Amino acid sequence: MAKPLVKIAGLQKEMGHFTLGPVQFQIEPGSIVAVVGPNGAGKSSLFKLLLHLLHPDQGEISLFGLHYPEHEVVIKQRIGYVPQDMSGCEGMKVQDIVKWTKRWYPRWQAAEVEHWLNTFEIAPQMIYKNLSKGLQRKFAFALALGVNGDLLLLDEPSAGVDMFSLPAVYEGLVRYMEAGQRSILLATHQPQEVKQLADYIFLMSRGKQIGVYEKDRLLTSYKAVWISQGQPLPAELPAVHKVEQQGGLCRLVTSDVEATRAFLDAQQCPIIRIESLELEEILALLIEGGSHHRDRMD
Ligand SMILES: Nc1ncnc2c1ncn2[C@@H]1O[C@H](COP(=O)(O)OP(=O)(O)OP(=O)(O)O)[C@@H](O)[C@H]1O
Repeated sequence: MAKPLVKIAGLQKEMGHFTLGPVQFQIEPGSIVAVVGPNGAGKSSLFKLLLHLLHPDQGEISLFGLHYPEHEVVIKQRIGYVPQDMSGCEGMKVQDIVKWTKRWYPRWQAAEVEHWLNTFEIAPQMIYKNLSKGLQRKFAFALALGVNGDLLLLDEPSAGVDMFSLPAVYEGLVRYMEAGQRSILLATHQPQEVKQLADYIFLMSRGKQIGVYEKDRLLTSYKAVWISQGQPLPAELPAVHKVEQQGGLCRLVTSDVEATRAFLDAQQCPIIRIESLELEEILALLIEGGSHHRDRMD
């Protein structure tokens, strides 16, 4: 089995009234992990811990088998990062930020950055603070790909990016992964992004890790099962997390469609239809239910 690119064990950080963790997970090479959770869940803080911009109170972080602080430079040389904001370079020209950034990264790919600046129509002589919010995001994305590293940490990379440019951004990420043995950790509020890109979902809420889930497994095991409303139902329905009455029918939301189907068959309760669920509904259920649901990978 390949060594994990990222390994986090027992990670905790207190920040005023907010406590992050404990967090425990690992990322194998070749996977895209979406970090998902409500506002204030701790996604950006987790990224800052991974970049040693925040320091943990407890626990361990290893990246590429290396540790902070002793390997800080070599670790960071292998990470492309899109932060929520690039403070500190407001008055600088795009071309000067590129020149300044590339000095830190031995595997820098100038052609890649040029490609993205052209694609996004970002002129090298523009002043950073005069770029629109969306263009600032696109510029950060171009720089992160220029690093040509083994890990991309993308903190809401598409926030403010227009819908016409998103296919190019996603294509860029897919191309990045084609080199193999690389991974992406992507904090996002966009369900479409999770659906299209993620292999795994790291779900968190209020600083707590809810779980790590294989996206496709969530989508195949969580279903809505419709039965007739007149049917008497037992108090405990296996794997069913929500029961709703709608227009003479009963909608059962299950995390294990096969178990629910077998149970209803045994009760001689006919199933009218089975429907897929939107990922948003599944993730909301997992957040409401805390950590007791099945299908966790952590
Ligand atoms: N330096 C800090 N000192 C104290 N509290 C902080 C600090 N940075 C962040 N926090 C708090 O930590 C919590 C998590 O914030 P964080 O930005 O990590 O969440 P997030 O999941 O990225 O949110 P969003 O989806 O809104 O971007 C928030 O309650 C925030 O106020």
